[in-house]
Amino acid sequence: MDTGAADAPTAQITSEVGRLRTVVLHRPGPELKRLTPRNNDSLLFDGLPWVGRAQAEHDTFAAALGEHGVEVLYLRDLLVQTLEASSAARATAIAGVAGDLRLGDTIADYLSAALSAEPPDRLADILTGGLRNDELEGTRSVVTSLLQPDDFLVDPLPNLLFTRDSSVWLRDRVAITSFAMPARERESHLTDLIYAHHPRFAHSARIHGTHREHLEGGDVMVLGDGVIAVGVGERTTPAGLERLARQCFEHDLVRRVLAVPIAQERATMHLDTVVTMVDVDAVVMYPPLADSLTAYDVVAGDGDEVVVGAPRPFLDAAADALRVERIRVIDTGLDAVTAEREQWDDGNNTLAIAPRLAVAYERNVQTNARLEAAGIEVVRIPGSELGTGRGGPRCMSCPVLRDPL
Ligand SMILES: NC(=O)NCCC[C@H](N)C(=O)O
Repeated sequence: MDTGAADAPTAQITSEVGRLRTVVLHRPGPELKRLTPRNNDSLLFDGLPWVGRAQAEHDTFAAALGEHGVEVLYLRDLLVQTLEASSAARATAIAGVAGDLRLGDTIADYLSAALSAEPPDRLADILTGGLRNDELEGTRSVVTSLLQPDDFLVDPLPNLLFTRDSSVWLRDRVAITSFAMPARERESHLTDLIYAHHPRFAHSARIHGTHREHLEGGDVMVLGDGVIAVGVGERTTPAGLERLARQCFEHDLVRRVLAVPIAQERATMHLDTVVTMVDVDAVVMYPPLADSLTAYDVVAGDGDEVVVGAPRPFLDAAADALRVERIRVIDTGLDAVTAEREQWDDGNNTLAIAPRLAVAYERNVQTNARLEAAGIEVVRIPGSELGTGRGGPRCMSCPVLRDPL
């Protein structure tokens, strides 16, 4: 019997705010326990989260999405299922970590054999949580003798939590991203595997890839109606943007890309740290940028040429591209200090569940009050521990399926 379900898309993203149906999250796990005062900076955390509390906060986030009818897929489950389903995926995953040039031949060979003998869930633990020198059993080498006991042979991935950055769906295609920060590079090797081999996604068309120019998902915003905005700053390079634009035009995914330069600073690492959409024509935005953020129109030229226009105010360019009179701006706090504090604590980083319905960290009291005053329903979640990684609800989610507007 044909129920029609076979025709329902598994993946389709054409806006930031269409009703959210399916999302990929990562419940933080043992990889967070790897953070120490000595490595937290290089692993891109501003503190050492209390892991149990971070998990509880994340469970609240997932439950809030579930209560609003959103299907939550967990990245770790997808990874384990991928490793179960495909020996090619297992081989690629193992080769990826055993091929690290820091290991030397002896450990590379040993690790390759040892990981091949691990069941999928244990292999997933090592791929995400890493492996320390003093945890390696059964062999020693010149390299392991000279490394410190707490040096990693396989690096942990504490930022996996921020699923936004390691892949991006544009219509029914997934872009596998290419991280600028070495600490995050392997995250998109995992999304690459999942989207190549997981039975649910195996036939998905893709663009970009881990070998391409740097592009991180937090910089990509699907404004709507065939228009995306792409931040260019600390993480996404001009070349990454150009490559993405070319692929989008080639596959008819969008008709216009707004290139948005952002300061190359930690506080503004991605475009979604300063602006996110909360309605079809409304954004929550860091006030100092409302007047100063600019955008360059990037459109398709002849052949595979990509053409760039002159810069103009971002809000004007976005309104024009979306064919609305103006974009409504809700800002982060009344005074400059509150705005700066709430921007740092991801007040601008909301996740829309539907037009005028968004998830936000509860701690950004003023921003949330301003959102509500502007008619946006706010689903508040705790984020005191999650926020130590400097990411909010948008960063912690990769939408796979949204209803069209
Ligand atoms: N889209 C985002 O802004 N993601 C947050 C990423 C935080 C992470 N600690 C990082 O520095 O990459």
